[in-house]
Amino acid sequence: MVDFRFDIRPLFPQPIIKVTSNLLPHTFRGDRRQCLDATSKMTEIIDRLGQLSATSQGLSKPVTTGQRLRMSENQTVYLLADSEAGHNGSVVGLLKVGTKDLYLFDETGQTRKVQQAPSILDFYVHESRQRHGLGKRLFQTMLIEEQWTPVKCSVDRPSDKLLAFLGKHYGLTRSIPQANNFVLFEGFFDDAPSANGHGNAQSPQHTRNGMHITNSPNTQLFGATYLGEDNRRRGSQQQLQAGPNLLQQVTQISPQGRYGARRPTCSMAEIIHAGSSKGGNGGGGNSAESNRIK
Ligand SMILES: CC(=O)SCCNC(=O)CCNC(=O)[C@H](O)C(C)(C)COP(=O)(O)OP(=O)(O)OC[C@H]1O[C@@H](n2cnc3c(N)ncnc32)[C@H](O)[C@@H]1OP(=O)(O)O
Repeated sequence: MVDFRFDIRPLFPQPIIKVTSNLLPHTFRGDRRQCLDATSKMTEIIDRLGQLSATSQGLSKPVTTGQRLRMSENQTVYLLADSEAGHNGSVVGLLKVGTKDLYLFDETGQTRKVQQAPSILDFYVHESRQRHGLGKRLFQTMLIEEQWTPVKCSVDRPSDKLLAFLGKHYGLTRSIPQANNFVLFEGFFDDAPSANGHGNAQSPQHTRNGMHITNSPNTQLFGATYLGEDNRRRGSQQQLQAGPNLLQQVTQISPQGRYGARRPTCSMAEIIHAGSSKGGNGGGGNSAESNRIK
């Protein structure tokens, strides 16, 4: 559990709070001085949990920090506390979600441009409390608050533990191979327009989750894709499920180190992926969240 030098309980009138770019708990009410104090404490909490999450995943730097959240337009951090624990209460889990504009492959290997795709960006439950249902509790609260369904979530480079979690609790096991770092599961495109010419491919379709999905004319947009160690941790599963045609579209390059081979620059993808956060680190396979340099 994660303890702090201050009493966390006033920040957690309920076990799970959500925090957006103002760095205040969504339940918080106070004057200017109280807001400044709460913001500074919340930044410390998010930084600590973000760092622990990074360490637990073997990442060289955190995906989640107070500063990053402050700069974001469309990200939310959910925090789970145990107010009974320790002297001042403890924070035991963090889940960061947001929406991303992504180019994604559908089940048939067609590229789709997906705007505002629900995305799971960072998820952590303290080691001492894992496998006790707290992750499920946090995730369920997020689904209700965001009005998302699990199958419509893209997941930014999930760990083995998260893949196991999604399989166990939500039956998400059959992923759709992607050329970027996001993992999607079969069913993601189910209410999208078909990619084979039915429907109007040029006009965005608004799906139940608020996503806009359009058919992209160019399935070769990403060019060759490096499937490195990290992709391989989930890639073996994906490759088993992928049809041969789909696999031919995803060319493997031999790695030189973990991310030795860079993908060819794709200006179109960069334009799309650059614009979804104030800090310029939104978007696609190379989002800030995806820059998990191991
Ligand atoms: C996009 C991203 O954030 S990727 C990074 C995801 N985060 C991490 O890998 C950090 C380390 N792991 C964790 O923090 C947690 O294990 C989480 C957040 C993934 C899940 O939280 P938990 O509280 O453990 O989940 P919860 O108790 O609700 O569900 C348990 C299930 O999660 C999966 N799981 C949790 N821990 C493990 C583990 N060590 N090994 C394998 N599967 C695990 C299993 O399916 C498990 O069910 P089981 O115990 O019957 O096998």
